[in-house]
Amino acid sequence: MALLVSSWSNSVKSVPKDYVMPPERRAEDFLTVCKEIPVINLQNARSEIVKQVLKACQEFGVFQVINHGVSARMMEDTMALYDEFFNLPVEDKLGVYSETPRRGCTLYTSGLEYAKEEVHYWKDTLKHPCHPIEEHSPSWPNKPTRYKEQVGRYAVEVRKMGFRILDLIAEGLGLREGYFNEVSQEHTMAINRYPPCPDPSLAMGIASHNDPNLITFLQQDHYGLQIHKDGKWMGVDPIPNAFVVNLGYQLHVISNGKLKSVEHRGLLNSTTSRTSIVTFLGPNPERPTFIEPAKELITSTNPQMYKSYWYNEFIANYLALAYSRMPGSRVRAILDHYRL
Ligand SMILES: O=C(O)CCC(=O)C(=O)O
Ligand SMILES: [Fe+2]
Repeated sequence: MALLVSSWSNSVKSVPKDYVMPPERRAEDFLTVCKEIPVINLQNARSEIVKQVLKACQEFGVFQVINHGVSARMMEDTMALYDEFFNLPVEDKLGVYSETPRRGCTLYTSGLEYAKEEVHYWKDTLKHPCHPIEEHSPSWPNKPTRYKEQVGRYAVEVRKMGFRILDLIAEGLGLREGYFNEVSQEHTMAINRYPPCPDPSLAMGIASHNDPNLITFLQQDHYGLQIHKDGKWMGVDPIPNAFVVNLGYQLHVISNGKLKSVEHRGLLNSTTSRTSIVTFLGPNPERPTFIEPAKELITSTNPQMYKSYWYNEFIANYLALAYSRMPGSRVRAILDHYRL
């Protein structure tokens, strides 16, 4: 527990040595919030949003949604709940704490394997499976006492929004409704807490990566998320009550490279704790799921770009590469493995 950044960060005046990133992994450009990242109003006419979603997925691999059906109240209450959770006394969080993430509910710090890391990330994460709720909620935190009820309702609403967005993507690609159902059964939440850092230019919140799953929905309270596009890092505007939608590797492969998966990272600031509530939808890694480019998208002018594979094998390869690469090269590294 002593390892949690949130348990000691307010008592340090400088960044401890084992949190100082090598220069090439530090952030240089903090301030550029990119207004071009599309913001899509899901209350607009369906034909219009299908087009906007498709274009955003092709050009950016990321977009924000507003008027998405998850109420502002629900989003604010859930964010407030997580603020309370991370401020709880240490003994109230012991039950879910683990030195490395495990399946089920875990509160851990930094990256995937603290003990093996040369430098650590300035972040604590609470992570747990969500679906089916009755099966998983017994393992969720008991405090704050409203946790299970509040997060249970949040998970249902975000999942509903997620399936709606996946159907918009399917329609844009010319695939049938429900096309992504089977590859989006696994529903996990990760809540990242980045305490204020005495020198954000030296440390990092989360290393640059692409999400390995199908699609991700992120709620954030403050600036810190950046995406990598055309050789540049661009900041994602923290629009109140919007969700950031970003595409994982599986959407890239299933769309036969038509849609982009986006590389992203999380920066720190020196004044406020930042929290991101992240919902991942993807194939269940514990059940054999076969992934392949959609047959409907393969033509003589658009030949199959990737081999088919088992998802759990992909995840094993992804984890082997995780954190071992420099920004920009990881996307190619894992996809090269499957390219035809
Ligand atoms: O906190 C953020 O903004 C990014 C989090 C993220 O990319 C992740 O949890 O996969
Ligand atoms: Fe991510």
